[in-house]
Amino acid sequence: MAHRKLEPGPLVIASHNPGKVREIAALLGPFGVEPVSAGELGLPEPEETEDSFIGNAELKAVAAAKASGKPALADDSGLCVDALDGAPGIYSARWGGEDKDFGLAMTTVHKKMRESGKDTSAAHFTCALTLAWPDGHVESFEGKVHGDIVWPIRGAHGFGYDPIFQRTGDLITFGEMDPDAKHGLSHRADAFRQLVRACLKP
Ligand SMILES: O=c1nc[nH]c2c1ncn2[C@H]1C[C@H](O)[C@@H](COP(=O)(O)OP(=O)(O)OP(=O)(O)O)O1
Ligand SMILES: [Mg+2]
Repeated sequence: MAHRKLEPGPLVIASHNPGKVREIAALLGPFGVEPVSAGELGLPEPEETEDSFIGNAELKAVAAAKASGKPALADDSGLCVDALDGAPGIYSARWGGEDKDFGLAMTTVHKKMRESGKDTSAAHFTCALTLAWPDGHVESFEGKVHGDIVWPIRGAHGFGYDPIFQRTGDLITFGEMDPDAKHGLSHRADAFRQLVRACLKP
């Protein structure tokens, strides 16, 4: 089926996470769209009631596109740890609690991995990106990056769980990586490449 192309012009970044908005704006840089964040437009943060990354990305993108009357791009992402049967997964943001405390969230991951008694450190990040138009049309893509959980935390770049995630074959965590390098090889970059191929190139 043919994908709908995004016309040049304003695009709402339907996220209230400044770390993500920064990464998505950087990824969109070369494509002649004008990113405006949901925060700048005063859009509400919808409750993430779906049970999948794509379900929640669609919910956030459609809400922003309908509220703003402009196309909107949402990202729903998270860390999936093998020893924890995929947790925190879609609950990755919620493990930070009310204060969005990722020091706490990373400690919780480490503690639960120890308690699991499983001897695997394997994990992956998943990123679902949905582009939605005000008429309700959506285009969705899912990207992944595989790696391991390391402890203790290392690095101060990025956001969220970056200081405990080391991509397979790398010697540094996402938290230690230059942001431009992370943009080239992350789960978000993987989903973004698919989106570009389908919806941004004529
Ligand atoms: O590259 C990443 N590096 C580190 N951590 C990451 C990454 N990507 C997602 N994550 C973790 C933290 C984030 O808070 C959660 C996503 O939760 P998620 O609901 O999709 O986003 P959010 O609530 O932070 O912002 P919003 O929903 O407004 O886009 O997973
Ligand atoms: Mg969220």
